[in-house]
Amino acid sequence: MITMKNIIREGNDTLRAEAKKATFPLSEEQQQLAHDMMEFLENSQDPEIAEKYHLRAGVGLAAPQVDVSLQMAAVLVPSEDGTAPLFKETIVNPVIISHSVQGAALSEGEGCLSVDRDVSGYVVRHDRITLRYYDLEGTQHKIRLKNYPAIVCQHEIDHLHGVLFYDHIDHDHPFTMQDEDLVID
Ligand SMILES: CC(C)(C)[C@H](NC(=O)Nc1cc(F)cc(F)c1)C(=O)N(CC(=O)NO)CC1CCCC1
Ligand SMILES: [Zn+2]
Repeated sequence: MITMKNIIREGNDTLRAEAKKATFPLSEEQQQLAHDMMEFLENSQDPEIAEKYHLRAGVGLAAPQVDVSLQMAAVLVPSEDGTAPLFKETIVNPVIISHSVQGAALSEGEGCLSVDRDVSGYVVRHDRITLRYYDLEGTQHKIRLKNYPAIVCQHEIDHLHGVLFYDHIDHDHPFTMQDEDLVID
């Protein structure tokens, strides 16, 4: 199983590399990695397992974060009421093919499983995106996401291109946004 010691941190070059596009069919190893990444997110959101293995509650994990430079990320956004997750998917070779002009940022800013420090400031992203990606079988999907699931997917897609959340913060004006941009709680 993946635990925090498998997650690479700032300073590891893999986090800043352009990840390689996957080709289908995925190898057994790549399919196993996808499973392990989603299992990590599920474990991390289970209070008992998270406490036992000292996991940070995660909603997304990209392959480069476990030192595999491949365009694949697991996303697991839980619902507020603990029923079916808002979004659960392993996205392979994801591309944002269109997006809203309107921006959005989480009111508390962002963190990252690979960043062991607080970096404050709004991370302004697209409020709505149309995302094209492939699933583990190689089937192409085209979906529209908004608000928190859209933020998480943009954060994970950034990792596939060597971008970290704080690259988006304007350190001179960390809490300034355009008038029409949304703040998501
Ligand atoms: C960095 C960390 C604080 C661990 C963050 N967790 C998180 O947002 N937890 C969370 C939120 C919920 F709404 C419900 C819940 F069950 C758990 C996270 O996983 N990420 C993913 C990451 O680092 N991927 O590389 C950072 C988020 C910042 C904005 C989007 C993803
Ligand atoms: Zn991250």
